[in-house]
Amino acid sequence: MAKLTVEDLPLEGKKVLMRVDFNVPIKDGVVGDDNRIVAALPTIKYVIDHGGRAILFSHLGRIKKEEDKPGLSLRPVAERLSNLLNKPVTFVPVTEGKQLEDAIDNMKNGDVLLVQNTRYEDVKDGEYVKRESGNDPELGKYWASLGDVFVNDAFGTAHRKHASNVGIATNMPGKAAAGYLMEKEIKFLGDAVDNPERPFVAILGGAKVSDKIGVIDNLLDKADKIIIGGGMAYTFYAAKGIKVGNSLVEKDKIDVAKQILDKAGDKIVLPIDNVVADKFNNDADTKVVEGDIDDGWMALDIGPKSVKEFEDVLKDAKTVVWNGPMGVFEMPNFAKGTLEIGKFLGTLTDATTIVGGGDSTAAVKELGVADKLTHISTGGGASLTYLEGKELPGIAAISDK
Ligand SMILES: Nc1ncnc2c1ncn2[C@@H]1O[C@H](COP(=O)(O)OP(=O)(O)O)[C@@H](O)[C@H]1O
Ligand SMILES: O=C(OP(=O)(O)O)[C@H](O)COP(=O)(O)O
Ligand SMILES: [Mg+2]
Repeated sequence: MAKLTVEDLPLEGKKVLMRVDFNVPIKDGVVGDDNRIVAALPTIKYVIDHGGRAILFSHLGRIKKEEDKPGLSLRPVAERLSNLLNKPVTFVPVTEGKQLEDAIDNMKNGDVLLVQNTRYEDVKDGEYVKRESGNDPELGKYWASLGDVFVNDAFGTAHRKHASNVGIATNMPGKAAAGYLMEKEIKFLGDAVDNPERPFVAILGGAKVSDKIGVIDNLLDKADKIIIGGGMAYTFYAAKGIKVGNSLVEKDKIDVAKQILDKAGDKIVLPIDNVVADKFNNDADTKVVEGDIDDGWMALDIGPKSVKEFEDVLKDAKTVVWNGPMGVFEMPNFAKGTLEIGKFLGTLTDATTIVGGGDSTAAVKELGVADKLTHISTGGGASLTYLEGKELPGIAAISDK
């Protein structure tokens, strides 16, 4: 790797700022799938075993208003991390100021501290100021001033140019290194997708439509087929003039979807049928419909014919990259499409099968199909951006060797 790694840094007695991606599912104040926390352990352990004082930064969810904050505190993550490390983790419920600075001053070699959700900085006094997400230069400088060196192990966030990854790194020239997870992810994705064995099929789903629809344009040049399911599909339905009812649609991306469809020819595969519900709830009334979705109904999973259609495209694939669940898998009644596609990928023993993303990974683990796949990546948007052949700002900002 042409970048500094954690093994290149002095650690003994140092205040080691670490960016990790602990953006994990939280329900009723408890961490659900902890894959992203587990994946960061090797680097955290290396730092503390070498006498470093680990000061961890992560975001959790998205904060646009003051009321978003309480449900997106990192406190439950600190508890899970403490259990996994089998040692105390000091949680600091603020992102700046004396309380944080004192807690850092009180650390001893080998201690671990977790700073509150970095996106608390996105809202100040009730205003959406995006200090973290807008990479406010003062914020990156301030956080950098709290430590001696910086280790970035947040692959899942590497496609973002935020204060807690790029901001800190650029304020610590020569002292910003990659962690083991970052190294591992780049190596694996590079080997698998820089010269993919073909046919190469991408599967896109999930809910971050406006974020991820743009990558499809570039993927058209790389992939042989692109399957679109989950919440991503219905903006494409709208673009084709198919009725979407109350399904997830990003209205201002319908034109983008149209352009993609015009360029794609038969490369893009959309669901034939869907499981529709009369409300966003596991106990909703449901039915399977082909094509048009009536008002009052929303598509929350792909239907059985879509599963067959997708399997038919996937059966000869030699490389598959999947980001984004095929439905709202968190609700058991809408998990089947994701489960079936996951199970089918598990049968493709001649193919390299990669699943990326916080939620997709949680889905394949929860549904019990993860161990049949070649690689589980902690990054969804990050692995897609890598796949597009674009530079990841979080990685670019790490010091060169
Ligand atoms: N049809 C749908 N309607 C609404 N949300 C959906 C639908 N299909 C999937 N989702 C949601 O997408 C979310 C995951 O999207 P995203 O964050 O883009 O994936 P990942 O974390 O794997 O990168 C899940 O919470 C899931 O419930
Ligand atoms: O969960 C994440 O990405 P993913 O949902 O694409 O896997 C990352 O933590 C980035 O989060 P963001 O998309 O809110 O910047
Ligand atoms: Mg996600």
